[in-house]
Amino acid sequence: MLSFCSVVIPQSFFSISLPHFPLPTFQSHSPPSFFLRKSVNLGCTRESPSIKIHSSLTDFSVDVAVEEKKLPKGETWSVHKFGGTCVGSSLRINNVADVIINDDSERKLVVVSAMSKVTDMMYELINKAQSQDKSYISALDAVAEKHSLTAHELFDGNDLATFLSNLHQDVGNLKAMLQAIDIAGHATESFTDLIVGHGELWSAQILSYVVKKKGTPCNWMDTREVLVVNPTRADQVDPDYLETEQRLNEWYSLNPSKVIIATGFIASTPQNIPTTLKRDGSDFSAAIMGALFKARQVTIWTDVDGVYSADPRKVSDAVILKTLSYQEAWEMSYFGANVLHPRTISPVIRYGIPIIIRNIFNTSASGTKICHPSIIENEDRKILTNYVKGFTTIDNLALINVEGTGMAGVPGTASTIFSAVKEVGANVIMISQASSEHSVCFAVPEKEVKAVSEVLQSIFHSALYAGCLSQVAVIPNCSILAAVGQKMASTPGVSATLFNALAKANINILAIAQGCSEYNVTVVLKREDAIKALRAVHSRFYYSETTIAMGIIGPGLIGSTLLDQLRDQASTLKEESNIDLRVMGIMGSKLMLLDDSGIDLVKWREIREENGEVADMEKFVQHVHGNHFIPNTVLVDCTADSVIASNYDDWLRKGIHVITPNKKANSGPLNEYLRLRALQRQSYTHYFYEATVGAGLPIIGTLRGLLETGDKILQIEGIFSGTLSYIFNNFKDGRVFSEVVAEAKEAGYTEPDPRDDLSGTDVARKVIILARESGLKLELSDIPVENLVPEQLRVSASAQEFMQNLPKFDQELSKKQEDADTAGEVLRYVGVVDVINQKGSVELRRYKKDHPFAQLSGSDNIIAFTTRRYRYQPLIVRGPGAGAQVTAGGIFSDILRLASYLGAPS
Ligand SMILES: NC(=O)C1=CN([C@@H]2O[C@H](COP(=O)(O)OP(=O)(O)OC[C@H]3O[C@@H](n4cnc5c(N)ncnc54)[C@H](OP(=O)(O)O)[C@@H]3O)[C@@H](O)[C@H]2O)C=CC1
Ligand SMILES: N[C@@H](CC=O)C(=O)O
Ligand code: NA
Repeated sequence: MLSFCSVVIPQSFFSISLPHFPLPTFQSHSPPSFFLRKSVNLGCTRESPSIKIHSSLTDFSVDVAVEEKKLPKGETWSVHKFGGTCVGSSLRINNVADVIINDDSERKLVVVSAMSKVTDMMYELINKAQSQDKSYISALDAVAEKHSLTAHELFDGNDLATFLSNLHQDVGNLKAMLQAIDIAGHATESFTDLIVGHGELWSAQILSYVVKKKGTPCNWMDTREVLVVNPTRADQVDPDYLETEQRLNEWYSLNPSKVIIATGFIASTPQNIPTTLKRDGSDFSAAIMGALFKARQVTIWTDVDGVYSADPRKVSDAVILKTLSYQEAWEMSYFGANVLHPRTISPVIRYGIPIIIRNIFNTSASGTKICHPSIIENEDRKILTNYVKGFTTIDNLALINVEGTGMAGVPGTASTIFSAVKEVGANVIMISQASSEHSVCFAVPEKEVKAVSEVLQSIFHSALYAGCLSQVAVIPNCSILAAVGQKMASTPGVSATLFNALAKANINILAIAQGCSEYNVTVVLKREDAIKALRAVHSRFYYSETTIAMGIIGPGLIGSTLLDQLRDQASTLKEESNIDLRVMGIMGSKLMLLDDSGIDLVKWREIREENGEVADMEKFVQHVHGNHFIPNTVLVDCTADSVIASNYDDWLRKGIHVITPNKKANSGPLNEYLRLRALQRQSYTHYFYEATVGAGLPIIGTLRGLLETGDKILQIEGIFSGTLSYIFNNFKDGRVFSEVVAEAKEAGYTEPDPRDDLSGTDVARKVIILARESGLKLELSDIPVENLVPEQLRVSASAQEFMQNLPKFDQELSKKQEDADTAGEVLRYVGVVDVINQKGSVELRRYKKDHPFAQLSGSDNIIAFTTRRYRYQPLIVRGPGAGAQVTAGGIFSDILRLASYLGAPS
C-alpha cells in the first residue's frame, strides 16, 4: 500500500518529524527527522520501496510515500459490484470506470461480471462441444472478437497489446478444452466452471485498463487465486473465510493497490480447482469481499433505481424504497421481488455492512439502502413508522388441504405429511394449521402438486378409508401475496388494515400464515385475484388516507376553471398537506375522459379531444369509484342538471362523497332533499354544496356555524344573485338593460340559461336552500317570485334566442329604473328567508341610495343574518357572489374540507 503525507515546513524550522505516520517499510525504525536546508521530496513507489529524495528549490514541502503491504481493512474501503449489463459495451465500461473514479472512498474494491450475454455464450460453447457441433470454434471466435473490439475501443499501446496477448492465449486454451469436450462428448462441472469463468477474467482486465487509462492506478484480481469455497449441496457453495483471508493477504502483499478490480462469480476449491459461486454469483462475490475488507458499504449497480414497494409492472404506483432492513430484503427476495438473494447478502449482514442497490443508468437516483434496522431508525424515522414496506406475489401454486378429525392430538401426522412431500422432492412454500388440528394446508409449486397429492393419497389410503381423514384436497391455481415490513406482524392494526383492504376489494383469502418473525404476513388467494389484491393492499399502505379519486362532471365554465385550479395547486397540496387529488374522470354531456391513475390536468382538453369516449354515467362512476384502490372517491357535479343531481342519493349510498355548486338537488322536491340530508347525517359520506349560495362566499358554512353553536335564525335577507346584482349595479346612467344582461353573461355570472337568473328562479333556489338549512320545510313553489323575463320570451326555445330578442323589451325595465332614480332610490333584487313566519320571498325592491344594499358593485352578493345573537346588528357577508374563479374556488375549498374530514393535516 502507498500512503502519502505532505508536510509544509516553515522556513524557520530546521527539522521536521512525522510522528503519526505508520512506516512498516520505512528505512528508519523510529520516526524520521531530517535536517533541512532546502525543501525535499521523499517518495517511495511500489517498484522501489525505499525512500527517494528529490530536491526542490522553490518550496518547502516534504512528500513521503510509504508502502504498506499488509491488507488494510475497514471504513476506508468501499465495494462496488457491476453486473453484466453495466459492462455490456465500451461506452458502458467507460461509465463504470467514471463511477469508480468518482467514488471518493480512499480504497475501492470492484467486483465485475462478464459483459452481458457472454456467460450464456460460454455455456453455449460447451453445449455445442458436448454435442459435437463444430460451430463452437466460430462461436468462440465471436466471443474473442467481442472482447478484442471492446478493448480496441477503450485503450491502446502496451495495455492493449498485453490484453490481446492474454486474450489470444486464453482463446487457444479454451479451444483445446472445447476440443477435449468434443472428443469426450461430456463436460465435467469443473471444466464447465473453468470455461464460463473466462467472461469475468476478460471484463475485469478490460475495466482495470480503462480505470488506469483515466489516471487512477489499479490492479485486477483473478478471484480464483484468493476466494476458496466448499460445495455444500447442489448449486450452493460456502466460502472458507480463513483460507480466503490468508490468500487475500498474500495476494495483496504482492499487488498492493488502492483500487482493485476483481472478477465476480468465480472462485476455487481448496484443491485449487476452478469453480463458481453459482446463482447470483457476482453479488455473492461482492458480499464476501465486503465482509473480508470490512468495507463501509457494498454498492450493487443494476439497471433499476432500487427495490420497489411492489412489482411496478403490476402496480403502477409502486415506489422505490429508500431503505430496507436485511430481514425485509430477505423476505422480499424470498417472495419473488427483484432483491438480492438472501444467501448472497449473508456475509455482509454479519458485519452490519450496508448494501446499496443503485441504477448505473440513472446515477442521480440514490437507490435502496439495505442495512441494519438501527441505521434505518437513525436515518429515516418516517419510513420506520410505515410498518409495511413491500408486497410481493408468487404465482403458479397449489394449495393442499389434509383434513379430518383423526388428526387432532395424534403426534406424527405433520411429520408423515411433510416426509412424504420431501420424498417426492417438492418444495413447501407456506404451511398453515389451525389449532383445532383438524386440517393442515400448505402451498407447493403447481408443477409439483400432482406428485404430492398422489403420495399423500397413497400414504393416507387407510386413514381416508377408515374416515379418520376426510380428504386430501388440491386447490389449484393459487397465488401467494406476502406483505413484508419491519415488525408489521407485531404492531396492532397492521394485519387488520391488510385484511380490510382485501375485504374491501372483495377478495377471498384461502389460507393465512404469519410466523413469529414479525416481518411477514402471507395469504393464499386464487390466482385470478392476485394482481387486484396486490394493488388493493399496496394502495392501502402507500396512498395517504387523503388520496382522493375525483370525477368531475360538467367541465363547462365552472368545471374547467376548477380543473385549472386543481392543476395549479396539486403539487403544493401533495407536498405541504399530504393531500393527493387524482382526477380519474371528466364527463360532459357528450364526451368523457377516463384514466387509471389520474388525468394530466395540463392537457386534459387535448386528450379528451383525441381519446374522449361517449359519455356513459354508469361506466364513469364505476371507473372513478370502482376500478382502483384509492381510499376515497368524490364526484363533483359542475352541471346545472337535475338528472345528474338525482344520482346523489345513489352515490352517497355507495360511499361516494358528493360536492356541487348545482342547486337542483337542494332546491328540488322537499322529500328528496330531506332524504339526502338524512342519508348524509347517518353515514360518514360527505355532501358539501357551499358554492350553491353566494358562490365562494362562506354562506352555508356561516349559517351552519350559527345553528350548530345554538344560535337561532330570525331572518336572512340579501342580494343572492351575482347576475342581478351586476345588472342593477350597472343599469344606470341611461344604459340599456339587455346590454348589461349580455355583459353579465359574458362575465360568467349567469346560469347556463340567463332566464334562470332574470326569472328569479336562481334566487328562489338559494332562498329555498337557506330556508331548508334553517329548518323550514318549504317547496320552491312556496316562494313568491317577481319574474323579470318578459312574458313573450319565457317560452323561447333557447337561451341564445332569448338573448337575441331581449332588446325588444328594454323599455319596460328602463321605466322602473328611471322612476326609482327620480325618487332618489335604486332597484335591487332581493331574497328573504323569514324564519319566524316560515316563509320566503323574492322580489325587486327599491332602496334609498345610502342603504347598504345600494353600495354594492360588480357581482357582489350581500347577505344579512338576523339571529338571536345578531339581533340588532345583523351578521353580514358581502363580496363577489358569481364568476368562474370565485365559484371554482368555493368548490375547491369544499374538496379540501372533505380532505380534512378524511384526516388531512390542518
Ligand atoms: N357561474 C357562476 O358564477 C356560478 C355557477 N354555479 C353553478 O355552477 C354550475 C355550472 O355552471 P357553468 O359552469 O356556468 O355552466 P356551463 O354551461 O358553462 O357548464 C355546464 C357543464 O355541464 C355539462 N353538462 C350539462 N348536462 C350534463 C349532463 N347531463 N351530463 C354531463 N355533463 C353535463 C355541460 O357539458 P357540455 O358542454 O358537454 O354540454 C357543461 O360542461 C351550475 O349549476 C351553476 O348554477 C354556482 C355558483 C356560481
Ligand atoms: N347565476 C348565479 C350564479 C351563482 O349562483 C348568480 O348570478 O348568482
Ligand atoms: Na357560498
